Amino acid sequence: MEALKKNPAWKGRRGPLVLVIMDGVGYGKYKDGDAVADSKMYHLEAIKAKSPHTKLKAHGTAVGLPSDADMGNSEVGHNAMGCGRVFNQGAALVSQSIESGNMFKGQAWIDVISNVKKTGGTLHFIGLFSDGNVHSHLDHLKAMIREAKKEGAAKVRIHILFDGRDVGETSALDYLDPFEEFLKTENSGSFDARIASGGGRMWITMDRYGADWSMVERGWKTHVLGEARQFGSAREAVETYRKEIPGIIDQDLKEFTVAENGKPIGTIEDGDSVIYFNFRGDRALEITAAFEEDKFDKFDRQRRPDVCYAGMMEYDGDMHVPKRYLVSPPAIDRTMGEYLAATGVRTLAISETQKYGHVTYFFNGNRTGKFDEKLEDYVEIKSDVVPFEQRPWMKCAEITDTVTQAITSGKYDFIRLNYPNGDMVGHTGVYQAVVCSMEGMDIQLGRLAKAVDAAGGILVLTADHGNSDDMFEHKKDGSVVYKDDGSPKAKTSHSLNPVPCIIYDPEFKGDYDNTELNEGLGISSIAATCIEFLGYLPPEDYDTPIINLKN
Ligand SMILES: O=C(O)[C@H](O)COP(=O)(O)O
Ligand SMILES: [Mn+2]
Ligand SMILES: [Mn+2]
Repeated sequence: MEALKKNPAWKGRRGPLVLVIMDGVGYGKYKDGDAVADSKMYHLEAIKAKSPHTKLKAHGTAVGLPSDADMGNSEVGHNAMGCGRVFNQGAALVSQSIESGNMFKGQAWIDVISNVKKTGGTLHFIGLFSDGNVHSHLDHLKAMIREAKKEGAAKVRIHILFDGRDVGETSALDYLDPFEEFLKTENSGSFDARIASGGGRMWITMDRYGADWSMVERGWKTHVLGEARQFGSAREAVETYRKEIPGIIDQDLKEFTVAENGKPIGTIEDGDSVIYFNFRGDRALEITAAFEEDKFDKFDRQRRPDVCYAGMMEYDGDMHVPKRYLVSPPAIDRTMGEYLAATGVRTLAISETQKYGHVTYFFNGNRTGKFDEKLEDYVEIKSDVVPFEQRPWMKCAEITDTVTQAITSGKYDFIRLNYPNGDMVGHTGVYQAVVCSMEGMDIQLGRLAKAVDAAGGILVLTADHGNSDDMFEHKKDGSVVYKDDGSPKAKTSHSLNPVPCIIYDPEFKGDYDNTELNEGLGISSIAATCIEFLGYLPPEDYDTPIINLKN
């Protein structure tokens, strides 16, 4: 990797460049439910009033998703910001691989199918049960079930993780009923496919970044060992839990197995095959480790079946996890982090556990490691393990403590951080908590601006996608959806809205046009913009910077 060339047009600044990713903070489309606009963000407003600012696209094709109906998400957003270009992402790549038939010609698929045909074992699917297209899509699951049947697999068991986070908060049955119908039409004398176990995605299996391994342990017990409360069907489980725990939303539904005569119908046994059908890696790596690792100390697996395991994609490009995968991930290369390390730029990346991998792993194109141990520091502040509506301020103050010290220390040229509040609290759907999270974060933005003033640096405020800017469900005509009790129906998923890009440069030297920024760009333009603010020429194929340097 070549070093970046110095940019003669840049006049330099005394202090570091600080890139702030306000996760899930966009510009709302509707007044009702825009918790960002509804919050008192005095510091953000004051910074904005003094600074050039624009809106950036953060959804759909602007971040490599199949269509502009797809909301943005953290993976594609951080990939785009960190890599400076837009790559076709997992959602699109898996669909293409299914359509072209390449998935079913690949060695991983051949392995899982031939394994169960040889052993007479069961083919299991585990994954997120929705069409959210953030971690998975039900169409992919259905295509694989059809193909497995065609190729002679006899028994299929499906382990479903209810969503309610990338789709409507209580939409589980909208997916479950049609899927059971689909299974009915596929099932025959020689083909037996059934839902065997499951639970809410924020309760079992889909933990990320080691935040709460007990979730994965519960998932393992449920899917593999069959140790969970027994029901006659998944629908019965959903209805029972909803009755027993009023107000529960899908992502939190408790674990269940489907059982007959007191026996779970789909435990995972020696000789079986398992496909984890999520294409996104952060919430796939832990359950994959439980299946794949010989030495494993995160919880007691009790029994580790000898299975042929495949992930939908390669989840970690450094560590090559999982060993077997159905579709190759986007070939993200020459990331900004790699260039900066080759150029000698001293970097700090920091967030709390829930978003730590976003500013490291996702930002670096889905690679866990550093590019240069000497030049880069990665800091994780431990997240609380509580429902975030109970602690909406999360760790934004602690992150800021470290960042303000880092700004003052003179140790870094580039600091990037992620404040998770707008996203993690946004996903809870609790409006008051979201407002609190925004106001808590705003206090920290004020502290950052002060530190940047003193150090003579530059602060760039942006986001990876919207979420807290769109907290109510709306009908097609724009009116709010209300529940039976008269309160607005909460929207827990991300939004399609654009995100801010605010450039706070207190020691502006006239080296770029600060009256007019380039308009109509997407968040992939953040990379070239940061490279220019660090005094270098961006690689030619990076997307256009947001500023125009004067020559
Ligand atoms: O994994 C999650 O929490 C959601 O599916 C998406 O949120 P993120 O893309 O902001 O992480
Ligand atoms: Mn995000
Ligand atoms: Mn999110």
